[in-house]
Amino acid sequence: MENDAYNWIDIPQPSEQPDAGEEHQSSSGEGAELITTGEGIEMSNAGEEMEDSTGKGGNEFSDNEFNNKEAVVQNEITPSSPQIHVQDRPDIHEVRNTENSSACTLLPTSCYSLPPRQNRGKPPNRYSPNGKISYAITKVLLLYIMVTSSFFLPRVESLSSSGIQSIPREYIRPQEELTSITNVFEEEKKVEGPQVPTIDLEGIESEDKVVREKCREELVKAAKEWGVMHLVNHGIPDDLIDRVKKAGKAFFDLPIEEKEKYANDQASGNVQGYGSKLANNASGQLEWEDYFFHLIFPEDKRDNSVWPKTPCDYTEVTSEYSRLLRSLATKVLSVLSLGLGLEEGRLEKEVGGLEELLLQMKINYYPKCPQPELALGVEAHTDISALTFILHNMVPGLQLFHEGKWITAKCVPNSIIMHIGDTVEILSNGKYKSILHRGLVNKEKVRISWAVFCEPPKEKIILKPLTEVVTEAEPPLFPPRTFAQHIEHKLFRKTQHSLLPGKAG
Ligand SMILES: O=C(O)CCC(=O)C(=O)O
Ligand SMILES: [Fe+2]
Repeated sequence: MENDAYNWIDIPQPSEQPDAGEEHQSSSGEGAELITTGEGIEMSNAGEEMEDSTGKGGNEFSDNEFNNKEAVVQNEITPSSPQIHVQDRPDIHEVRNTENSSACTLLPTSCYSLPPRQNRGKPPNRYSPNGKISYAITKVLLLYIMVTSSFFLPRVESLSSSGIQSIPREYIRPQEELTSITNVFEEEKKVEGPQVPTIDLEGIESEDKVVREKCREELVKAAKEWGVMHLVNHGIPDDLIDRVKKAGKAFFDLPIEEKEKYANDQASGNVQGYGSKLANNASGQLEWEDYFFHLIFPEDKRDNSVWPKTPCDYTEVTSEYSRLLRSLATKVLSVLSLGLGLEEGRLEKEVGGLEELLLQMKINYYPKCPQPELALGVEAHTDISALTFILHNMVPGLQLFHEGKWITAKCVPNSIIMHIGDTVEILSNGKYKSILHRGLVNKEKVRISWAVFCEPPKEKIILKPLTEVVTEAEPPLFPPRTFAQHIEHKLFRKTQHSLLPGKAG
């Protein structure tokens, strides 16, 4: 899945993007280089020969980047085989980014396209596996792919551990976004200003009506004002949560070659498994994360063959967590129903009930990033789900766009972060908010988060504001759409009205 589908940018991309990399990339003409020979392309590390075969000063590399690439090249390519011939790779094509192609402004004039299997691009993705858009990569990324003898786009983990000091251009955010990306550890310390609410669920089913009502009112208020909250006393045992986190971490601690055995293949429609973020537009923009994605509930809809076999308790603990999370979702949906003046089972039924609501787990793995102020782990988006539940390894990263500002979520011990997703926003006619959010990365610590998206079936249900919440004064804000149509709408919409925030409409 590309679960990318959950993370597409919901913000229209500016039509005229400045070359975000320019300021951060200085030119250098030394060292390894990809050169074109006739119809093919070849890569060489033969120092002087390489100097600048294009005569353009090798400006796809910064000095640092270049030096590091050279180091990689020297490690991997022996002096007796100084050149790698891309002619042997008919699957890689040089493409031209013409000046007229406004969508490609992030890329240099010359770039390389990979075949769909390697694109991990969006589309294709789990919702649109047959998408035809090809995805171009810059020279620096192609160089990396070649020297690591990979046939695929690199995992972010391997880029991170290669020792590069400058990140490839694909990972650099557009200039206008860079101004808002700051040091996440500094951000997390800030105590002034609005904070993501913490909701104590202890009393959610209390016999004592006053206690119960208070708890429920707080949850409803947070869902209306923020659309995101830290849930504490949620009823899922801390030791089970610890085991879920340990199991996910143990999987990501495996060597990349082991994890590749679980690689998804979106071009063939196999969306579950190990993957990396996709480019979701022609700019080739990438994100600083790898992930593992799979359906975890209901049990009869699982594909056990894609579940990690290592560590050996992965399936047991993840299954148990999914069962408990499913009942937590029911409780939350009933409180949200009551908060709209509906019967308590109403939202649960509207999103598919026990049989049809799908719980999809995405373990987000954000490696250390040498230039965290230039990248995002997850770009700004709203979740399409009904609800999303998130665990993390107590490393800050999640930011929420609240009242015009990015607010950094604190790391609250023993909590589960819960988002209201677009599905509930639509059903409630916007009374509950699906908040725009994103993930920062950092230089010092790997961040891991476990997002479970509770989503309705793709085709069976038409999502639209419930008649009870629509009035003359509050007409429907969202047109009727199946979940699949909503996804399509978000993925492909071309509106250009403003930078922030798009939302589900
Ligand atoms: O890593 C996080 O905290 C958030 C991830 C996220 O927003 C997503 O996977 O949709
Ligand atoms: Fe999200």
